[in-house]
Amino acid sequence: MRLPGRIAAAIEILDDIQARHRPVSEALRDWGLSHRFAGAGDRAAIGNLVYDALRRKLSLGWRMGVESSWGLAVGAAVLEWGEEPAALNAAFAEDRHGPAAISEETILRLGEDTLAEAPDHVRADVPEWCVANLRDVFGDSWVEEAAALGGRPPLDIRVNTLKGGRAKAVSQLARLGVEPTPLSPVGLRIPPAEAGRRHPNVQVEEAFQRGRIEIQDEGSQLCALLVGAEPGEQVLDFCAGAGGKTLALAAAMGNRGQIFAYDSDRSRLAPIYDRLKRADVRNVQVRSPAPDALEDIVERMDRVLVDAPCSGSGTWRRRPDAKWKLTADSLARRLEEQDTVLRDASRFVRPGGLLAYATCSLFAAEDGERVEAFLMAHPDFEPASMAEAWAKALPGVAAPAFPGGNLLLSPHRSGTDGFFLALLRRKV
Ligand SMILES: C[S@@+](CC[C@H](N)C(=O)[O-])C[C@H]1O[C@@H](n2cnc3c(N)ncnc32)[C@H](O)[C@@H]1O
Repeated sequence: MRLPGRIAAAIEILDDIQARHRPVSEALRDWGLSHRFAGAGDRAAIGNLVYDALRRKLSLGWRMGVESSWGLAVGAAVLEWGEEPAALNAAFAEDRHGPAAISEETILRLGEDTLAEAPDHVRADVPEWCVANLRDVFGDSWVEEAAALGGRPPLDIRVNTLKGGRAKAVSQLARLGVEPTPLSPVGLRIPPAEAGRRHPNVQVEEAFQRGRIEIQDEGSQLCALLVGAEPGEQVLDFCAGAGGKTLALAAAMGNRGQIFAYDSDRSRLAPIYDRLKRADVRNVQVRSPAPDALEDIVERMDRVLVDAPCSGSGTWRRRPDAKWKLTADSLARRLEEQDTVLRDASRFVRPGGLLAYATCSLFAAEDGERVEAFLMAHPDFEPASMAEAWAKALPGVAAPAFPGGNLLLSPHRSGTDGFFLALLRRKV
């Protein structure tokens, strides 16, 4: 397929997503199944157009002056990929699968800086109702922060130090263009792919198959390191999910001590077994959900990590459809769940032990406000120093500012996904 056909396919898929409220990955997969002639390069380019269009849905629509799927896909080709409108029109005219031409009026509009006149939420590419949530956290820089959530993400990798160091992994993966991440001492990064290119499929690499590396955003790696788990300690990962942070904790503990990996959702926990095996992790007990699943460890844990269910607003670069699906009602439900998990998980912390609360959201309501509400209701807990935790876990790495004493990472600030982490100590 040539570019006009790829853009036409992206328009069809964006229409499908819009009409049937479908997840992007499902719409792309179904399109692939019904267009088997399309090769890997076609699928990569079409997928990128669809994701780029969704990441910057409002600003592309504004700059094109048309909010239709045509406007978004053609807008992504021109404004994100750098295609010339006149050259695109010539290619569209020669291709019977090509989309409708770009009008003279739109071409003139594209030559002007119309975005400067757009409302803030359009420049930021976020739903209007989310504005207060972002402004509360970032003040005057909220538009820049939100706009950075509309960029393409890098592919980040965590080196499993149970199976070797970062230098070895760099040499094994050199042909993929990996570079060390700036903050995490165990991170590697493949920069964002350009235009129609995709990241390499890291999961087919021998290093991945043999458990020497995991795919994990640098922000997530930092959160796991800042929990500060040490060899020999007793640690509960209360919202373990598929085990991304469990694996990182196990590596930080050198496979010594004990991690309990729990999640209230059995199906989310399911992949953890294979991942533990592949990574050669031997200090994790998986506890499936059951009424008394954790009763034997009440008040016994040195550290409890609550990687809470959240809106995922910090990961909008990777899941742009989630940005447009989020509603005020679903956010309100998340806040209730966050209060519940924090309260329930806190029972397991021993006196003097640490409770770490993490989200991949940038909304104050899900982050600092939940911590404040918890501290109000639990006077036996107090904030623990993030600056000290950083200095210990990441010696030699310049510490960022810690707003309200907590860690706040974002694509704009740290080049990572958005993450929040608060550390609380149970008083003795
Ligand atoms: C952000 S995800 C965890 C991701 C995981 N820690 C990782 O690093 O891959 C949040 C998890 O919290 C779990 N969860 C939600 N409510 C819970 C509850 N009341 N108790 C325990 N886990 C809960 C969800 O099933 C989900 O897997």
